[in-house]
Amino acid sequence: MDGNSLGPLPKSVPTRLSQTVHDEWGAMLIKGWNDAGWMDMPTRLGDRIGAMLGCANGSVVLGDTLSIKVYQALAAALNLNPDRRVVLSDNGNFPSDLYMAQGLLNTLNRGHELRVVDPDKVLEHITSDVAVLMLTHIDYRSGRMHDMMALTKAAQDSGVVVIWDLAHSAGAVPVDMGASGAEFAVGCTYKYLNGGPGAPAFIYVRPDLIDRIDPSLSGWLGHDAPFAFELGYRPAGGIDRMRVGTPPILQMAALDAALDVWEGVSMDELRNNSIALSERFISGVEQHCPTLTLASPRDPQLRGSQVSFQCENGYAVMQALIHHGVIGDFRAPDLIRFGFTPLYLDSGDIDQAVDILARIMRDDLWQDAKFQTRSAVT
Ligand SMILES: Cc1ncc(COP(=O)(O)O)c(C=O)c1O
Ligand SMILES: Nc1c(O)cccc1C(=O)C[C@H](N)C(=O)O
Repeated sequence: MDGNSLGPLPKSVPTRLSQTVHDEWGAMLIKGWNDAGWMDMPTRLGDRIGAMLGCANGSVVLGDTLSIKVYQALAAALNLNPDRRVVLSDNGNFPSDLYMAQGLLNTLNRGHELRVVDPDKVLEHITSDVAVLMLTHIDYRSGRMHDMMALTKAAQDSGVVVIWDLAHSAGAVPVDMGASGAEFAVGCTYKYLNGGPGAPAFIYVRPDLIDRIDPSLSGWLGHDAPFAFELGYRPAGGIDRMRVGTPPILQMAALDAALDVWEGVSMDELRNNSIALSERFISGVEQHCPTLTLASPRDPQLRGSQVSFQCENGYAVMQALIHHGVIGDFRAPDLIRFGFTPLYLDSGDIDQAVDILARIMRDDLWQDAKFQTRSAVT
C-alpha cells in the first residue's frame, strides 16, 4: 500500500531488462542507439505517458529526475512572463519543488519572490503580480487534490502561467492536460506508473508553446543537431528541446515494459475502484482504531489515491505494520500514509491491512523496541 511512493515490480520487467541488457547492450554495443531505438525512447515513452494524461502526441518527453523537470518548467514559465516577479505555490507542495524554485530564483537574482500560501488560499492569492502558479495537483501527505480546471482558468484569466506537478496523479486519477489548458506539467514514473526506483521523470509543454521555449538546461541532446557538435546551442524543434543529456536506457526499458500493464485500462474505472478501496479502508480504520484521525479530505472527490491518518507514535506504528507485512509509509510529524492501487490491490488486501493495523493498535505492538529506531529513509 505504498505504490504512491514506489510502485511494485511488474511481472514483465525482469524479462525486458534482461533482453535490453543481453540482446541490445550486450550484442549491439553502441549500435543500440540506432538499431534498438534507444535515442527515441524519451519521446516514444513520452507519447505513451502523454496518452494517459490527455497530452497531444509530441508534447511530452522523458528524462532526468522530477526535481530537474520542475526546474526546467519553472525557468521556461518565468521566461513566458518576464515582467512579473512572483512564483505562487502552497505549503502542501513537495519540498523539492519549493527547493528547486528557491535555487532557480537565487540564480536568476532578478528580485523574484516565492510566495507559499495555504492550499485552500491559492485562489485568492492569484493576483496581477504573479508570474507563475506552480502546484502539486495531489498533496503528497494528505492526498488533498486541487481543482486543476478551476485554478488553471483563474490563473490564466489573470495572465499567470501554470505548472502542475502530477507526481501523485499520473496513473492515480484521470487527468486531461489538454482540456485544462495549462502551459506545463511534470511528473515522475516510479510511483503509480511502476517504472522502478530512479525511473525517469516527464515534462509536458502545451503544444503551441513548445517552439517558444528557451531551455534553461541546454544540454546537447536538446540541441537541434547534437551530432554536428557545434559550439553554440540551438534548441531542437519540438519537445526534444526539453531533453538534456544521455537517457537512462535500462530505466527506460523497465518503464516501457511497466507501461504495457496500462494498455486497455480505463482511468475512470480505475478511479472508481480506487475510491471504493480507500473508502473501505477509512471506514474499517475508523471502526477499529478509534485513536487514529483521518488527515485526508473525507470527500473522495477531493482526494487523490492515497489516505493518511494522524497517529501519535506514527513512526513506530508504521514500522510495526511493515513488520507484519503491510507496507505503507510515515510522513513527519505524525502521519501514516497508504496508497490505493487497484491494478494490484483488492478488497481482501484492504480488509487484511485493517485487521493488522487494528491488532497493532489494540495490543500496543508498536511499543516493541525494535520499531523505535529511525532509519535515514522513511
Ligand atoms: C510532488 C513531488 N515532486 C517532486 C518529487 C521529487 O522527485 P525526484 O526525486 O524524482 O526529483 C517528488 C517525490 O520524490 C514528489 O512527490
Ligand atoms: N523518490 C523517493 C526516493 O528516491 C526515496 C524515498 C522516497 C521517495 C519518494 O518518492 C517520496 C515521495 N515523493 C513522497 O510522496 O513522499
